[in-house]
Amino acid sequence: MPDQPFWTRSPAQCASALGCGVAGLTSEDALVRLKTYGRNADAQVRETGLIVSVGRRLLEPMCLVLIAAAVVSAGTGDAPSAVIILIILGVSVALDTAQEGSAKRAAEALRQSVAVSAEVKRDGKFVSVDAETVVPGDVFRVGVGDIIPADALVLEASAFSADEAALTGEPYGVVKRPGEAQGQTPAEAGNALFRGAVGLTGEAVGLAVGTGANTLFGEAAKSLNAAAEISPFQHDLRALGFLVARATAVLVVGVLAANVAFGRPLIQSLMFSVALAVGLTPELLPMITTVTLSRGAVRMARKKVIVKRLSAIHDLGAMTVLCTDKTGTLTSARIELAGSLAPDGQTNDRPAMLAAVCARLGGDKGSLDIALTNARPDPGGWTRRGLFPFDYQRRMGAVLADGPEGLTLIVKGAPEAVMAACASAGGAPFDAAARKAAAARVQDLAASGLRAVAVASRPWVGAAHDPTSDDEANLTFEGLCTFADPPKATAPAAVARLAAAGVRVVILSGDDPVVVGRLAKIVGLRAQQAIVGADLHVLSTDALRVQTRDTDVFARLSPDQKVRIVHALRDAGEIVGFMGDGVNDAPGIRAADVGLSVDGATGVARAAADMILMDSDLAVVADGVEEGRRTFANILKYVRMGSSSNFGNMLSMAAASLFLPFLPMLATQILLNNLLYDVSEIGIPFDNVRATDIARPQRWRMHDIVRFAGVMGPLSSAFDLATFGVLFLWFQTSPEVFRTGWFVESIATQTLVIFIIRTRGRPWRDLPNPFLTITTLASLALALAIPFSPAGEWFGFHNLPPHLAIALSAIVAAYLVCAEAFKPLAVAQPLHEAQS
Ligand SMILES: Nc1ncnc2c1ncn2[C@@H]1O[C@H](COP(=O)(O)OP(=O)(O)OP(=O)(O)O)[C@@H](O)[C@H]1O
Ligand SMILES: [Mg+2]
Repeated sequence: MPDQPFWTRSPAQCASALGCGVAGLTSEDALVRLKTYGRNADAQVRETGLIVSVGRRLLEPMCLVLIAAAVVSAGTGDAPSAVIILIILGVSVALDTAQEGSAKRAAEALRQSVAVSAEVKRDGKFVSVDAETVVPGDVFRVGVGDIIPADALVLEASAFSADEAALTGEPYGVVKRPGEAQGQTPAEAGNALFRGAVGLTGEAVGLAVGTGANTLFGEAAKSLNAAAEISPFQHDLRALGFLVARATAVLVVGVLAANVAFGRPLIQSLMFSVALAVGLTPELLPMITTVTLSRGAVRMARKKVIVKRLSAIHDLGAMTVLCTDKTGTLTSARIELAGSLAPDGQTNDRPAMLAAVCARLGGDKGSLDIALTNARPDPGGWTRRGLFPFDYQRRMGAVLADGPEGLTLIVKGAPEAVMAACASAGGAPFDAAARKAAAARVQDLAASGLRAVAVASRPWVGAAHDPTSDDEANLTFEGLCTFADPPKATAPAAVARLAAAGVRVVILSGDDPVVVGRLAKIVGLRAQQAIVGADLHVLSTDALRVQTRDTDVFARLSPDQKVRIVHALRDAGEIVGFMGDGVNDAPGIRAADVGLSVDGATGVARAAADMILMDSDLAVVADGVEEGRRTFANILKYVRMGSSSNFGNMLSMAAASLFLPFLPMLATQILLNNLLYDVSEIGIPFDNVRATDIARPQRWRMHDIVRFAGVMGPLSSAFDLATFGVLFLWFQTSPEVFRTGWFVESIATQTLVIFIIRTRGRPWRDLPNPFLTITTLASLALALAIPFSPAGEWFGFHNLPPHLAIALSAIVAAYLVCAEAFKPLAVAQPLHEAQS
């Protein structure tokens, strides 16, 4: 950074320091600069080649354990073990890299399609590029709702103002225009744009001087640009990993100590313990989750939902409350001017005319403004001399206009806000009675479904300057503009569908409570009770939490109040989604568990969102919810598999090693068992999910997993003990036959139980995807074949006599029957069933 802030210099000076002009870069130059300055992002991503990504995997703790085990085996002359361990290592790394690679690439391509873009001048034309490729020297253009991509000097501006609240704390919009600034603080830099601020009104062209981390608010901008990195779901997955790791460590050390205490050979005991550890590690969990989520993202894209943050898929499936703003989701985004009323209620064009002038000169591009400027084409003759941009705190905007009536301050905004600043109307004082009448008119209009915007004005005395809050007083009330904003025909059905799926819809709107209440009623929400923004400060956090339980309608909210309600709902234990399209929705989108925005939304809202709906329709959300639950259901299958049979088997193996005069299975055999088990599970991400399994919100709960493991793990161990009894006590087999028998029983129970675990219903009524059937049966067949093949001897197996084979088949069958019988105990009842 130079010693003087960049805004104290002229664009020409900055450009020459950057070695460019102020007319934009060529594409080649931009490419060179991208290499020099790096990407315009907070963290530089390094392109990783195949070797690097494989190398990184090999350094993961799981792989290090395997490598160490292979070295120990080779060192002790146990070549078969070393080879198997290396095969497991190779297969798991290859699976990870290949599967994750292709699935991730597909999901990444989708994410890129909705990446934040910026409009930059390249080769003389403005083109839209990925905002991360903006470089110092670029000339870019920003409009309403766009995130400013880089620190820049303003070259041109037309009624441009920016919301820098997240960066500087300044609550009102700041007007930006070309020129000089002497001040040293960003607040005095009226000629500078800061990366991460958001366009509020108008349009500006800027010369980028700093990008990426080399910007004034690099850190603050980060939180604006990126949706939450780690979700509760990811956090829980990690927690599960640590839980398993700790349990494994305790088990392994215990088993090793016990075996050594019994005087068994150290190396063999060590290998046995290591193999147990490998058997217990859910090494495929990262692969299964990524592949399942990525496949989910691809499927959701077909239903017009583009996923930006993969783990948000789970959050969408878990969502219990969906907050939405009104316009564009419940109503069509195209609003039309319906009328223009003088203060006495008579139709009169003046309010619409003034409002249209105000919208045009003020650079406002909201749906109401577009309706105004469409309905009242530019009459000409008005120029702007000052601007106090619209913002959602004041709920109004003002321009100082020079026109046929001389210098005039024109204000438009929410009726309560504007009327509070008025002193006269129609040549008479705007007294209490007149106010009451005007407010009653607004209510009547709202009751018939019309939104109203109030217009006021006053002649300006003295020199022109940008108005401030102080100037927005003593106004003359000019009247109301009314707008029709009819509900979407599809909205009631979509709300009902979401409700049936266990998702409550709540409206968080900045609009009038009567308008919002009426709409809520039409789409089928509980509209008897509405909370307005003004009521919010008197509600304590606890009181608000209680209120949110029974209230579906919130109106006249400012953006930070939307956030407060999201927090209240989350505190009450809800998983909250937020869907919105405006600058005013971005904070709420960010605060929610899962942020949704639509394709046509403003840049900030899109940037804050976890998912983008290509169709602005609630029905699409309902589709997405189903996909999310389906995806989650498959991840859960994997976790349940690991926490039941696999867990139980390793546990009983550890226990058996303490009571048997020999090792219950050789390390190689355990590793082989684990490898085949892993292969059997590759089909899980592709599995079918029954509609009834996804009818309610699906949520990751650690105690559900523990409960499942608590029932199914011991059940599995019980049948292992039966095997133990049959082989050792009853038939008194040799160690080789014992191990072969146990290997067969163990792999058969572990793999076949997927058919039971994968569904809440009866296995034969809910058939698996053929691919899962194939991977499961193929690995089982391989496991059964190995002991009888020449390779069997190599692994230390022995032929199983027929009577043992029959006994073991009976044990496996009995286990599967019991697993099916105990399944309802292991699966917690979903919330709604438990409550009713
Ligand atoms: N450009 C504008 N000019 C004047 N007033 C405006 C403008 N935009 C919004 N308002 C006022 O501010 C209020 C809140 O804005 P808006 O309706 O956009 O909020 P919202 O929360 O996005 O609502 P919705 O649920 O309808 O999307 C509006 O009802 C209107 O009174
Ligand atoms: Mg809105």
